[in-house]
Amino acid sequence: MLASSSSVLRRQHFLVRSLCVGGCGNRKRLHDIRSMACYAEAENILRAIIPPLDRSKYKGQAGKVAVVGGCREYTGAPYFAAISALKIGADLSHVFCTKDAAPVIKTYSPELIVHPILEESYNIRDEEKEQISVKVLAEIDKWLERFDCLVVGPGLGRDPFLLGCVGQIMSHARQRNVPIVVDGDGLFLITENPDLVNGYHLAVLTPNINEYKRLVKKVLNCEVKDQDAHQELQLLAKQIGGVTIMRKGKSDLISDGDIGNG
Ligand SMILES: NC(=O)C1=CN([C@@H]2O[C@H](COP(=O)(O)OP(=O)(O)OC[C@H]3O[C@@H](n4cnc5c(N)ncnc54)[C@H](OP(=O)(O)O)[C@@H]3O)[C@@H](O)[C@H]2O)[C@@H](O)CC1
Ligand SMILES: Nc1ncnc2c1ncn2[C@@H]1O[C@H](COP(=O)(O)OP(=O)(O)OP(=O)(O)O)[C@@H](O)[C@H]1O
Repeated sequence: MLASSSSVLRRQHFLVRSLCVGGCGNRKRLHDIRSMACYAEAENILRAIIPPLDRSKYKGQAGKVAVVGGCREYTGAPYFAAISALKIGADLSHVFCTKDAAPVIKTYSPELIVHPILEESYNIRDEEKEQISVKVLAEIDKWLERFDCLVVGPGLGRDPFLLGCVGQIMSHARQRNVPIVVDGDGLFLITENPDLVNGYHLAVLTPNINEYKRLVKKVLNCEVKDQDAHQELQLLAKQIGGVTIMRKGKSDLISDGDIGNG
C-alpha cells in the first residue's frame, strides 16, 4: 500500500474510533454529559483533520480532492461536495461531471477545476459507447494518482451508461489505492454492484435513510431494524468487507465492522 494511503487509513481509523456516535444511552443525564463531550470531541476532531497553514508547504500539500458527480439534472450536489472540501482546508478541488453540467458548475465558483468528461446515454449513439468509455477512463487516469481522495456520486444521476463508466473509474481508483467516499447515486451504483467496494478499506460510504435501506436490503437481504441499529450497521460494514459506513440521520452512526461502537 502507498505511504499516502497509509496515512489516510490512519486518519480514517482515528475518525472511526473518536467520532461520538448516536445512541448515547437512554438515561437523560448520561445523554447530556455525552452530548457535551460530543461537541468538545467534534471540535477537537475538526481541529485535528483541518490541515494547518504552514509556510513551508506549497499548493496541493494540504489535499487534492476530486468529485465524480454532476449531470444534466443535478449540479448543486457536486458543487457543495467540492466547495466544502476547499472550505475545510483542501488546496485543490476538481469536479468530473457531464458536459452539460460543467458550464453550470463553473459559474458557481471560479475556485473549482471542472472537467466535462462524462456522457449520458441520451447524448450519444450506441455504437459510440465503447469508444467514449475508453476516452473517459483515459481522461481520468491522467489525474487519478494525484488525488488524495475521490468522492463518487453527488448528483451523478442514474443513467446506466454513465454509471458503468463511473464503476470503471472506481476500479481504477481502487487499483491505485486512492481513498473513495461514496455518496448519493454512487451508493445506488454500489448497491447494484457491491463488489466495487467490497473489501476496500479505503472506502467510506455515507448513506442517507433511503440509500441505507437499499444497501441493507441488497447486502443483508432484510429490512432496516432501528432497534438494532448499531449491530446492523456493524454487520453491514463487515459484510462489505470492512468498508467504513456513516449512516446519516438524526444521529449519524459510523462503523467499519470491527469496532463495536458503530
Ligand atoms: N441540487 C442538487 O444537485 C441535488 C442533488 N441531489 C442528488 O440527487 C441524487 C439522488 O439523491 P436523493 O437524495 O434525492 O435520493 P434518495 O434519497 O436515494 O431518493 C429520494 C427519493 O427520490 C427517488 N429517486 C431518486 N433518484 C431517482 C431516479 N433517478 N429515478 C427515480 N426515482 C429516484 C427515490 O426513489 P427510490 O430509488 O427509493 O425508488 C426516493 O424515493 C444524488 O446523487 C444526490 O446527490 C440531492 O442531494 C438533492 C439536491
Ligand atoms: N432527522 C434528522 N435530524 C437531525 N439531523 C438530521 C436528520 N436527518 C439527517 N440529519 C443530518 O443531515 C445530514 C445530511 O443527512 P441526509 O439524511 O439529509 O443526507 P443526504 O440526503 O445525503 O443529504 P444531501 O441533501 O446533502 O444529499 C446528516 O449528516 C445528519 O447529520
